[in-house]
Amino acid sequence: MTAAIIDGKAFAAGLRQRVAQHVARLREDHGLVPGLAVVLVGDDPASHVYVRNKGEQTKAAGMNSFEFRLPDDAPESALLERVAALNADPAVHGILVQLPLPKHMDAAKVIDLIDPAKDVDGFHVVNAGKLAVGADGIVPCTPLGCLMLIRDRLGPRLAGLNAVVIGRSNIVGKPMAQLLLRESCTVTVAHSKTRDLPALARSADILVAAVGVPEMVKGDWVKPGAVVIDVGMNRIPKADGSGTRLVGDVAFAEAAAVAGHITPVPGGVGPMTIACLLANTLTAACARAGLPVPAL
Ligand SMILES: Nc1nc2c(c(=O)[nH]1)N[C@@H](CN(C=O)c1ccc(C(=O)N[C@@H](CCC(=O)O)C(=O)O)cc1)CN2
Ligand SMILES: [Mg+2]
Repeated sequence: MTAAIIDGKAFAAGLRQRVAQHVARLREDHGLVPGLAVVLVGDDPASHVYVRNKGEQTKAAGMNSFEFRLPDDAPESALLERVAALNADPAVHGILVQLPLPKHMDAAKVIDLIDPAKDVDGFHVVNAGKLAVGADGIVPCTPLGCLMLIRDRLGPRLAGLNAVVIGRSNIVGKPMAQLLLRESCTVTVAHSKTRDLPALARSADILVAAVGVPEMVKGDWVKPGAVVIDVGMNRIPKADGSGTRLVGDVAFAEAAAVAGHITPVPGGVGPMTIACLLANTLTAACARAGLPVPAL
């Protein structure tokens, strides 16, 4: 079997277009322009690229983009003050603090200060709690994007399927598990202490890898026909020593020989993260204006 490749880049482009259509209607009908504020601390080169892409894609969708940069050695209080100011700014519907933060800053403390209604990353405990109890809240972008890709392949009815999520981070693994549980999948969250991970992974109709270990999931970990979602984004040295290349948490060629559907890296889950951020910003703006939240 050779898996069908899930083209996240194309799916994300379609989602961004749908967001842009809703944004144009909001502006015409209600004079409302959603605004997204992104705060970047420090010099991490990858973060700079992601933040630049977020700004460009926000503007391309017809929304207002506000960008704030703080130096690597800025005190934590400077970031907290910036977040407090954005909470109070009516032009800002979504706030995102780019992660990772420098070591002297406490990400949990910063996220805790973000108004949950503006927390377009969905990382605040209020939004995590809402997801856990099945209430409407803001869902983290990467797992939301993964669910959209899974539904695109399997249809809306995922009930009864076995899902294994490898990785238990607050940003991907846990919310991904909650989302799949909400779809009535039978969900197992695997982690570094899990026994016989290959056998567990082989039981999955839906296998999500989000561990940050390059090419850990081998072909013989995959159930024939499964949907494999690779959230990993690992830079490893090229064989010829001429720089680095990006690989996921899944050994792609091996897994693709067994799976039914598989996301590549790059071009799979990654582009969905920013597209879902735009969708969450639109959702936050509609919710604050008391307007119906569009189905995307
Ligand atoms: N506050 C947040 N910080 C971080 C998040 C997040 O969702 N919120 N996620 C990641 C970084 N990230 C967005 O911020 C992100 C990562 C990757 C991509 C992407 O499109 N990747 C491409 C490949 C890019 C490359 O070549 O390096 C792909 O997979 O095709 C978008 C956004 C951590 N921080
Ligand atoms: Mg990808």
